[in-house]
Amino acid sequence: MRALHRAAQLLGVASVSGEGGMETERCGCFFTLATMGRRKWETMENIAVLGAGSWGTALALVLADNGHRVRLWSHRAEQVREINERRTNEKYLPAARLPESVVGYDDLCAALDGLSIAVLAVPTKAIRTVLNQARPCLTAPITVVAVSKGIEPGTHKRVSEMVMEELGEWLEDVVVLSGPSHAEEVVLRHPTTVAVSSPDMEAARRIQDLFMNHHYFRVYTNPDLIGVEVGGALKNIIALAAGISDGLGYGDNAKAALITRGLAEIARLGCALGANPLTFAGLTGVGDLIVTCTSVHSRNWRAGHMLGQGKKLDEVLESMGMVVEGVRTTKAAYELAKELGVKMPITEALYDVLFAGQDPKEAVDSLMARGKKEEMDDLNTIFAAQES
Ligand SMILES: NC(=O)C1=CN([C@@H]2O[C@H](COP(=O)(O)OP(=O)(O)OC[C@H]3O[C@@H](n4cnc5c(N)ncnc54)[C@H](OP(=O)(O)O)[C@@H]3O)[C@@H](O)[C@H]2O)C=CC1
Ligand SMILES: O=C(CO)COP(=O)(O)O
Repeated sequence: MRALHRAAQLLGVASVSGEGGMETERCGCFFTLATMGRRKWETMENIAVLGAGSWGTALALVLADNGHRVRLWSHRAEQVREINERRTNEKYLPAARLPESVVGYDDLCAALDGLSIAVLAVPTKAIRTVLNQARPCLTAPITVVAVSKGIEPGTHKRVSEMVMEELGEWLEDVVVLSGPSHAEEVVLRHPTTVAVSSPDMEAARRIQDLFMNHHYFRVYTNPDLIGVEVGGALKNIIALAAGISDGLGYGDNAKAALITRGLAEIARLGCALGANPLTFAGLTGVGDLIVTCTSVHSRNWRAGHMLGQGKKLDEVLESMGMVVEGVRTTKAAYELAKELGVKMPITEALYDVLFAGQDPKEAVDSLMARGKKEEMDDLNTIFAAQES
């Protein structure tokens, strides 16, 4: 049966009936072209977006603007009613007005039925749960566009690795989309740039075509999957620290120091994991670090700001009502750095604040009190390791 569905996919037929007869419904207005073993997508695709939070909703709009039909899945029936009846998502993205081509679904299997592409836009900690629920719905392997930014504590897995583990043979391709991109600005169609990466760069280029919008959403490719994912995940740690610094009343000097030295430690860990150092100078490195450390849209910055003002972590997370990925990623990066023997002083200081009750002001004092250092030591070590 799976082989039949795969064959149907290659021929561009959306679904195949259980009795071996083919339903004639096609998943777009142009026929899919069958290529030698690889499906070429239609000009207009049906795409599932799993997770109707800020980012899932904003990306659904980009896809709709590009002429695609989107099934926006939420596990909350009342939110799906709001999407379909009022064309809004007030809690997560109040500025969004959703076109008819974005349809809300509260049934995951119905949202995935007959589709070959799903954008996975739930918080990192929900990825395994959602993919576990999705797997039995699949009748053919699927391409997953992973847009969450985080690293899993304990396993230290990146998002693409979790997707591969959970979907196994049901995964056609995994493509990561990351970069400086606050949903609140994307929905206003303000110019935004992101990068896509994948173990299969041909798949990344297909996803680049799907999302590229020449008016406001520019998508680059970058073959360095590890660097793209590590940069996107770890910038949230530094954004929390930048928020704390602002909350303590420190100024632009302190923030510039956090961004620059934060980038150095992100690059150190990333390179120890096999990333290309140059990726950290790009959109998913310094680009995302700048936007997240300096924007009031950032949930990580906002959470840090409240911590710097003296609020407790539980109270901060409770009041946010949206995901603050940097908290779990701090734990994961702290563990990974210890395991790999990589120095990450800002991450360690933040870990102490978040998980060991350290006073934020004292954490800053300890960072400043460290011994002398040569600024470019990190880069020299990284480049020396690359050459050897
Ligand atoms: N917002 C942004 O600008 C950007 C976000 N990202 C990344 O995208 C990912 C998602 O973020 P974002 O959309 O902002 O997060 P939000 O907090 O805005 O929304 C998360 C959504 O996921 C849902 N969700 C949470 N847990 C589950 C679960 N177990 N099963 C099903 N649905 C669940 C939430 O539902 P509920 O209402 O029940 O909580 C909510 O709809 C994060 O990794 C983030 O770092 C990346 C780039 C930009
Ligand atoms: O990743 C983001 C922007 O690129 C969103 O950051 P926050 O999760 O901190 O809002």
